Parts: sequence; structure tokens; C-alpha cells
Amino acid sequence: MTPMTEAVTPSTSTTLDSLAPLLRAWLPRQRWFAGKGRPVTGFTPVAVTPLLPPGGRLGLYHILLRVHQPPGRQPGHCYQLLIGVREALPPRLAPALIGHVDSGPLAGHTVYDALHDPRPAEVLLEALRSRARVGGLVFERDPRREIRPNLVARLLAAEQSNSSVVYGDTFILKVLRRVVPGINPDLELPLALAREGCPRVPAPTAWLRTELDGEPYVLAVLQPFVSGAADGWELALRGLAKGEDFAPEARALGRATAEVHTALARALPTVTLGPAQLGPLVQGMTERLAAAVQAVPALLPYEEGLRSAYTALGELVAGGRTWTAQRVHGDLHLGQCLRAPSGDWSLIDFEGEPARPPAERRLPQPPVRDVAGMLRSFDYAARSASPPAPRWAHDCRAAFCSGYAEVTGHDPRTDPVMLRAYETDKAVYEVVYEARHRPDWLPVPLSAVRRLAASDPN
Ligand SMILES: Nc1ncnc2c1ncn2[C@@H]1O[C@H](COP(=O)(O)OP(=O)(O)O)[C@@H](O)[C@H]1O
Ligand SMILES: O=P(O)(O)O[C@H]1O[C@H](CO)[C@@H](O[C@H]2O[C@H](CO)[C@@H](O)[C@H](O)[C@H]2O)[C@H](O)[C@H]1O
Repeated sequence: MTPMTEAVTPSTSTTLDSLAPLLRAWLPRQRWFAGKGRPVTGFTPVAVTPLLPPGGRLGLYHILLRVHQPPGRQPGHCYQLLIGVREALPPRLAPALIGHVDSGPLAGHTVYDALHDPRPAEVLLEALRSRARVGGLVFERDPRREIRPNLVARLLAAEQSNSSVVYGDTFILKVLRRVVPGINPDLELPLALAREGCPRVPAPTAWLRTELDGEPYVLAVLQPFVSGAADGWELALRGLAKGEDFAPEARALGRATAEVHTALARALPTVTLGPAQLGPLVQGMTERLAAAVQAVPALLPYEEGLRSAYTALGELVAGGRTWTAQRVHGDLHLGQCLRAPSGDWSLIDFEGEPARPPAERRLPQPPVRDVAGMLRSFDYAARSASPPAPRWAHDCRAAFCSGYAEVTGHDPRTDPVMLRAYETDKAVYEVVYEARHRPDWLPVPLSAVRRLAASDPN
């Protein structure tokens, strides 16, 4: 694989060879590393771009690295790394340590995850500000949006699928970790919403992209930081702990989701789904259930009940029912909703479910899919509370759907078969997600699975 310009030179390749043993141990420990549980057997450098020349007090490499983990999928996932190089690491950067290099051009140096370090993170912002091109890296900025120089960087502490750096409470840069070719919905949809003037999504200010083998890759997106915001998950848990009514917020979230859906339907094509599209949609849900039962045998007793949700949808399809599909968020939950101190809600993270193939994430889908994601999230919050609060989830569910209907004129509860199918599909996804990433949380989606299998969303 060759980058747009030749970034992998013999010297950068040797640099990477000397880092390989350190990366092999470090990568699998990162939350965003998608290949957990299988050993890393090798790396192929895809592009190595020095952003700060090594040799000074501080070096910075931008690296795209293909990670091999046989017998899994070939040729392996591609990851984006920003590697800092220093003679010694100050104690404040200890959590970022990757290791000490003992051979090759960097021998005697310490390498670390540079996003923890303000100075290299500021190099990225400056490159976006000045719309730099370095090797194959293209730093682009919406010319109508300014970036003030000298904003101080700090890495966001949250454990997440990617890494985000906040600059002076003004911007947040999401640095994608596992990068995939093609148009990235996390840039595409917010740009489309900004064109529509939709205020519910922070408008992208700048982004980093590259091209490999003629395919575009989005590597990072900069957007305004919603300062002082709390996310919906924190607020819901806080409200539950204090016994507060969350229904007004759930209604506001229903309205915000509906505003985003309405703007997306204006900005991008919508399609009518007939039997030719709905058959495969139902088939996909059925297949995901079968795969999930294989992966998590605790699902087995509920398989038949869960499948009945898809059979019921299949019957409506066979009877000639059609639905309108449009671009949607794809992984909407309370943690993707931010409430500003003004009380306004924003939706973030339009990447879709990380486990789905990229092309599938960009397909138009029934908007009820996002509604189902939010309803599942109210249930998650209610079941994580002590004691569990099913009535709270029930009230949020009603308020969210009413808020949604106020904007679109369509109450998702009037389409119960499609809604149950999507809630079931989401709960099945969550069972697999939790089994892989957070086994302690598995009882939460499993309790929903029990209810959904018995045809009761609450
Ligand atoms: N525009 C923003 N303003 C304030 N905080 C944000 C913004 N965008 C993201 N965040 C914070 O960053 C976290 C991670 O962002 P997200 O896009 O969900 O990344 P990931 O894909 O890694 O989960 C969010 O949970 C939120 O706390
Ligand atoms: O935020 P991500 O895009 O990384 O989404 C993944 O992780 C989420 C958890 O962080 C997971 O969401 C599930 O847990 C949430 C509570 O932590 C809950 O609000 C959601 O409803 C539930 O789905 C999400 O599914 C996964 O894709």
C-alpha cells in the first residue's frame, strides 16, 4: 500500500521496526484497540510522517499502521498513532508512556502517546489553522471558520472509541483511531447538517484527511467545544439518584432528535423501502441474532422470542407495507447527547456502530432506528440505578416519543412492530458489545432481552 506521497522511507521504516516490540505490548491495552483477545503478530507501516523532526527536544511522528492478528481478518485493521519522542518523559506524561527504544535511529529515546502532551497536540491545531499539507496529510479548514492561534490543548480523559483533544474550551479534535477508507459519516453528516443550518450538531470547523491507494480517509475532525456541557447519560444517572423527573429532558431530546432527522431528510436523499430492501433488512437482523447467540450463549433461551420480533416485521413486509428511509445517526444513546448550560441539546458522534461495515453505516435507514437507540438508553440508565427504576424508563419513553411527534408529526409508538424489531436488534448488539467490552454490564441488556423476547419493551 502506498500513500498519496511517499511517506514511508527506509529511515522511517527502520524507525518503525525499532518501535514494533513496544507497540506490540502497548496497542492491545488501549481502549480503542478493536482487536482485543488476539495476539498482535506484526505491523505494516502504511504511512509514517514526521510532524516535528526528530533530533530536537521533542519529536512527533504521525503513523498509520496496519496491525496483523492472524487468524483473523486479513490484511488487518489500520490504526492512527501520534508518537512523541523525548529523551526522557516528565512525570506528568507517565500515563502516556509506550516505552524506551533500545535500537535504531531513536535508540536511547522514550516514545509515548503524543496526544497526552499539549505541545504536539497544539502542532495538530496549528496545522489545521494554517491548512498545512505534510507528506500525504491534508489539514483542511472551512474557510468561513477561524481558529484562534495558541489555544492550549488537553486530552479528554474519557475512555472512548477514539481520542479527543480539547483546545482552550473552544474546540475539540476527535482523532480517529481505527481508520477505514471511504466517506466518514462523522464528518459527512455534521457538514450536511451545518449546510441546512441545523443548530443541534456542532458544525465541523476543520479536518485531517489523507488518501491511500486512491481511497479517501478521514483521520480527525475539529468542531466547536460545547463548554460546560453535561452528557445525557450523566444527567440521567444524576436525576435517577436524586429521584428527579427526567421526562422534560426526554421530551427535549425527542425534539432534538426529530430536528436532526428532519434536517438530514432535507439534506440527503430519502428512499422508499419496499420488499426488495426490507427483506434483506429483516434478514440482517435475523442473522445478527444468530451470530450473537453463537458469541454469547446466554442469549439462547430467548432466541425464539427475539426472532418473533423480526418475523412480525417480515409479515408486514409480505403484506406490502413500505417505510421511508433516510440517513440517521446510527448509534444514538444518552452518551451522544450534550446539554449546554443554556439547556439546549446537541447530538454528537455520527460514526455509527463501530462494529458495522462502513458502507452499511451510510445506507438510508428508517429513522425509528435512532428512536430505538434512545429508548434502549433510557432503559440502560433505569436498570443501572439502584434500585432499578422501570417506571422512570417508561415515562422517559413516552416523553421522548411525544417530543419527537411534536416536531415530525409522527409518533414512533404508532409503528410498534418496526420499533420492537429495532429495539430488539439494538439489545442484541448491546449484549455482544458488553460481552466483549464490559462483561459486568451484560445483565443490563440481558434483562431487556428477556422482556423483548416476551414482547414487552418495559
Ligand atoms: N462538541 C463537543 N463539545 C463538548 N464535548 C464533546 C463534544 N464532542 C464530543 N465531546 C465529548 O467527547 C466525548 C467523546 O466524543 P465522541 O464523538 O462520542 O467520541 P468516540 O467516538 O470516541 O466515542 C463525548 O462523550 C463528549 O464528552
Ligand atoms: O459511544 P460509542 O460510540 O463508543 O458506543 C459504544 O459504547 C457505548 C457505551 O459507552 C454503548 O452504549 C451502551 O451503553 C450506554 C451506557 O454506557 C447506554 O446509554 C447505551 O444505550 C448502550 O447502548 C454503545 O452501544 C456502543 O456502540
